[in-house]
Amino acid sequence: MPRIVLALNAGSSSLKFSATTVGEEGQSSLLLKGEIEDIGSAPHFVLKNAQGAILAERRWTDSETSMQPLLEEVAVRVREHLTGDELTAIGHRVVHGGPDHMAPERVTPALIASLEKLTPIAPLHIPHNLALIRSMMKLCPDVPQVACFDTAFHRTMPAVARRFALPAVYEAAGVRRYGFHGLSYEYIARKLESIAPHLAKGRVIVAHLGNGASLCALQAGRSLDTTMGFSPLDGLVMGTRCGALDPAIVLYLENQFGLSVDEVRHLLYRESGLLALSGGVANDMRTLLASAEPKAREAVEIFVHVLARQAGGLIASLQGLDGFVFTAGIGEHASEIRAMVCEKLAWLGVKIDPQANLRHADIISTPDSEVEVWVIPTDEDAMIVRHTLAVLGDGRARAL
Ligand SMILES: Nc1ncnc2c1ncn2[C@@H]1O[C@H](COP(=O)(O)OP(=O)(O)O)[C@@H](O)[C@H]1O
Ligand SMILES: CC(=O)OP(=O)(O)O
Ligand SMILES: [Mg+2]
Repeated sequence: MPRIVLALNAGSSSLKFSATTVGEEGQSSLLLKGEIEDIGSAPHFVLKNAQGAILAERRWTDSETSMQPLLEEVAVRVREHLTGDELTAIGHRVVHGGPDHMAPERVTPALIASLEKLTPIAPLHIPHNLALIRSMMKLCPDVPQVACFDTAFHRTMPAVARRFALPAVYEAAGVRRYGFHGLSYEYIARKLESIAPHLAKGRVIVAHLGNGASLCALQAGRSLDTTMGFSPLDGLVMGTRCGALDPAIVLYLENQFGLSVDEVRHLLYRESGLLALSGGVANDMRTLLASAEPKAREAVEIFVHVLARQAGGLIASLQGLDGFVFTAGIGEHASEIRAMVCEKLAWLGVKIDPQANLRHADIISTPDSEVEVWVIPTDEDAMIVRHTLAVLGDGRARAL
């Protein structure tokens, strides 16, 4: 019997989902995909078939933005359009597994309780993840659910990359670098094996540039180092997150500005990043690139500067660089950002073909570039389906 797996990817401001059927031989095909954008402001739901035709759409007014009705809409519409077939499993991207969950796991009440404790370090994600898991338990109580952690892929990082320079007691309590966007990096690492086997064996930086953004140093397909740390707040400048910050600033904000812990958290996760740098123009890169406002341009330049500086650190970790991969919303679509980043990496011998870059070609570097530069669309859902079937003991996961 074919298996139908619903993959749910709760990001910081959106919920993306897809339903995939997996046949006896492991052959998979997409049935449905969709998204709810702008959760928390003016949610917009859209459901499409595999060809991209819209099957259902709905907008909510600001007053109706709690998660429950949004999720019910997803569950009802997905079931309606599966035309007689039943869901056999639900897989979630769960942003943080903490020290105790370093591999995908079946959802149980104990797992939910353990994830709840991680809310303060991933406040933009964990509440969405838990709301989704609980709603799906109510709406589809007989369908098993699997949590696929964004942090799991980085379990191969060596201790030197993992450890913060803090007393050992905190390390023992789980205060260490975890790294995120792991399902995306895992997908890219696997994809490189088929499309660029020479790079799959080499030293590659993958730039996952979406609303949240990070870089991962891959050595022979494994995570060696990454820019996000204990939480998805660290590293690059993001939509509303500050990225790497001198920790003394946090103390200063509390002491000199009298901000409480909750106020500092709100400031750093929701009011910083591109939104703050652009003077409130937008947290969204597309809007910033289209804006004539000087502060919007400044925000873009700082985003690129910080990215190039942190890429330098990862190049040192890797002891050189063979390939650079752009992925996620900004990485896949913003040719201007790719050109700016590559210009900053010209010292390495990176050269790109402007025309190939403009048309978002797979390889955008020139044949004489010292580093191959690729644009590879990510597919976190494919990894969610694979892990979900594997956790449920379904052998066809191996073929995915
Ligand atoms: N054509 C485009 N040009 C520039 N930026 C784009 C384009 N398309 C999407 N983006 C940017 O991608 C980001 C969202 O990326 P995405 O990977 O979908 O995020 P997430 O999964 O974290 O919600 C936004 O900043 C958006 O503006
Ligand atoms: C980890 C993270 O930042 O995720 P997202 O890009 O979905 O916000
Ligand atoms: Mg994302």
